[in-house]
Amino acid sequence: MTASSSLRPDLGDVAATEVAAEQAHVDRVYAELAKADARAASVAAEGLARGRTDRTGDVRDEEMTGLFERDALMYAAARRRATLEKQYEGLVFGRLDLGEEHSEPGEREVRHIGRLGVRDDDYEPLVIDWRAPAAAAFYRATPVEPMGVLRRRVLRCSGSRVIGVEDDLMVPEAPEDLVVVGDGALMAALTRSRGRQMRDIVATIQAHQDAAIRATSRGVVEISGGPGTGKTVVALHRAAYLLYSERRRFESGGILVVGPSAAYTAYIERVLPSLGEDSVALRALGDLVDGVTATRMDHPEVAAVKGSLRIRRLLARAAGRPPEGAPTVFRAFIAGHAVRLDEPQLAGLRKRVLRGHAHNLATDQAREALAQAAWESVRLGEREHFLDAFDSSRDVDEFMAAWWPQVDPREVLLRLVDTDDVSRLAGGVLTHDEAAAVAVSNREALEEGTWSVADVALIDDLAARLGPVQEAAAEEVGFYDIEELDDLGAHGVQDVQVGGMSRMATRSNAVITPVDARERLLQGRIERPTSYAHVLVDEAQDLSPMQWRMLGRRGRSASWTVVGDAAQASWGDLGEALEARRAAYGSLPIQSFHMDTNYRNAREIFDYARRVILPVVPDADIPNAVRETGIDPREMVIDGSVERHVGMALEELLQEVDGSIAIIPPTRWHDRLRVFDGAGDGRVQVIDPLSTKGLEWDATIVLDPEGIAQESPGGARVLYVVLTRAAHRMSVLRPHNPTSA
Ligand SMILES: Nc1ncnc2c1ncn2[C@@H]1O[C@H](COP(=O)(O)OP(=O)(O)OP(=O)(O)O)[C@@H](O)[C@H]1O
Repeated sequence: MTASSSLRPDLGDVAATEVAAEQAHVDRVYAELAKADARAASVAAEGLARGRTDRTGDVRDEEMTGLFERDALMYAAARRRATLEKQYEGLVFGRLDLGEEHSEPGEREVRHIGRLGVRDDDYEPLVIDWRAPAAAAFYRATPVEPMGVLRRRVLRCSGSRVIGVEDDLMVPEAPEDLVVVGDGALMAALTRSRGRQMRDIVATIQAHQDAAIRATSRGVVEISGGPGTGKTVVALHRAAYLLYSERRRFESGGILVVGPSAAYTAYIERVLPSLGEDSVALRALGDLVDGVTATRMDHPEVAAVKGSLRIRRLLARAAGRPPEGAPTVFRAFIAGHAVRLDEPQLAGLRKRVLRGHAHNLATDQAREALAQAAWESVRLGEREHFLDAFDSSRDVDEFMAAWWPQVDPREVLLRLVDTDDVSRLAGGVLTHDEAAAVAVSNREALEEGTWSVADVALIDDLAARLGPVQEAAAEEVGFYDIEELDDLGAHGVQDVQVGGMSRMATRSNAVITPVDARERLLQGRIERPTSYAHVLVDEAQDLSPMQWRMLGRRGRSASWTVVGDAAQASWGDLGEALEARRAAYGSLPIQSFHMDTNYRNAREIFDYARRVILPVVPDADIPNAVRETGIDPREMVIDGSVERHVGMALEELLQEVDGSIAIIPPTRWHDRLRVFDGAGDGRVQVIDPLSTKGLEWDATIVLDPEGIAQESPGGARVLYVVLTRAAHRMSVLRPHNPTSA
């Protein structure tokens, strides 16, 4: 129940009095934090030692420890407050007035709720952390189930200044002395303009959202719902909640938040710090493997091949074959005997060793297997003597360096540049066209020097098969610093042409030239996957099976929060992805939450989007948009210069909204419209359709919707994503003749 200002003619004064009262409390909170700041600084300066030895002074050892602990907490709070104050909205944002059953007769308990907990000198709470159980009623109380709450108040603050209050009454009649002001905090929050980054919703979390935020920290929590239903923001608040409720477990074990793109991570990166938490790893899917950064998107058909589990057969075989340039015959003179092992024998040895070991961890086993085979081929003289000689043979050392070098998973992938080779290795699990797609894509990577986002999961799979590159051995076979070799020929290095690229080969091992593109691809070191205590995945509907496997390696002992909406998927085979997702969870129990209110789009905008998706995905999860503007999206057929029409539409929107605006054209027009990027003092962004996932703006210009649907295999689903990004205004421009525009 929301109080309406029209009920109270004297509201101006009443509101002012209420604001002043809240300001007095907020001032106390800030004063307490300032005191804590100073106290903690002086305790730190004096040190604990004084507290232990000073028996004549005013502080006893145990008191000092207690004081120190308390002040350490307060100091941390004060430091967080300083950051919060600088960058974010108020530290104190809520108040609960509870009925008499919560306190002494004739008194009423008041609880202030904030981004962190603050106590006064007597340890009485001045502000309760929003995540504490005592704050739960702030989010859960409803007029139907008031949980003892009479009035819930949201304080609107600018830094430490209270600028307004919004009250909701939880009981039919307010007690005489309990005034009720404002128009409701939620609508105020939804109506305001959006910046370039997502904001926290800590003051206006709704009861059904709170249930997902505070759900058990064990097992899997899946959150589904249509566009704009707060899935992302709820999941981020959940991460902050988990850190609060089990700080030791989640801070030391780590929380990983994974989103679709770098644009997405940039968009959400302020939410957790604004809640006082900055110990969470935010990663885009292209950044999940340490040592590799990928932002390039493959053509969706290629991404589908790379994302499907079928590709694992290819990767298994690629990882198991001899490294590039490995010798095919072993010849050496050992203990007076000429030893020779031919190709099939070596292949047999390799196969045997790899059956039980990862390549990079099996150098010793490979050497042992070679020694055994060498002895078997000779069987003359004393075995021990032969094996000793084998061990100290330089020929053997040289052979091993070439036959069993440490292998970087990226190099294995980059060898897959020839369609026939890929096809043969894949052994029938890929069609000829699919094999060609993989080969072409790798050739492109070598030309451009960039990995695609889908490649990252393949590198991770190969890294898991090969095992981590061992440092010392890696150095031995590392890349030459070409500058230091003035005579390459003298070192047995020669220039060869492979697949149109300049590369270097040594006698024993192919060594890569410092051709920029290839070097860039191999820069950095692939690290072992970090393991996390919690993995939070947003836009989960878009993860390929291979990407789920990649996440699974990072969440083997994790609990999960997984967020998505199938109707927004750009991935074709959801069945296989779902299986891979379940495999990543292991045997953990799953708890599901469904969000059904769209808080982002004005109803008029969402209605437009709904009309696009329902014919294509009749069972799309359609939420209820709660806010109306009375203004329909503007639709125009345009003729002539696209730039001019986009410019005109932009002019209008710049007048109409205060915040951010996106221009979303089909990818092929992106470059032509780049001139608008950063216009309107940085308010305008030109962005391609797939990169809009998870983001939102005050207004959008959607150019050529049919073109957007046609260019992606997700088709109408991707267009649906694009059409649900605007909060307040949307202009849709349709070129009269798209091909000639
Ligand atoms: N309780 C709330 N109070 C204020 N704003 C809210 C609330 N819940 C959601 N919002 C706002 O609604 C918008 C949409 O939220 P969010 O991006 O999390 O939705 P989503 O379900 O992840 O959307 P999509 O699937 O379309 O990416 C954001 O601006 C968010 O801050």
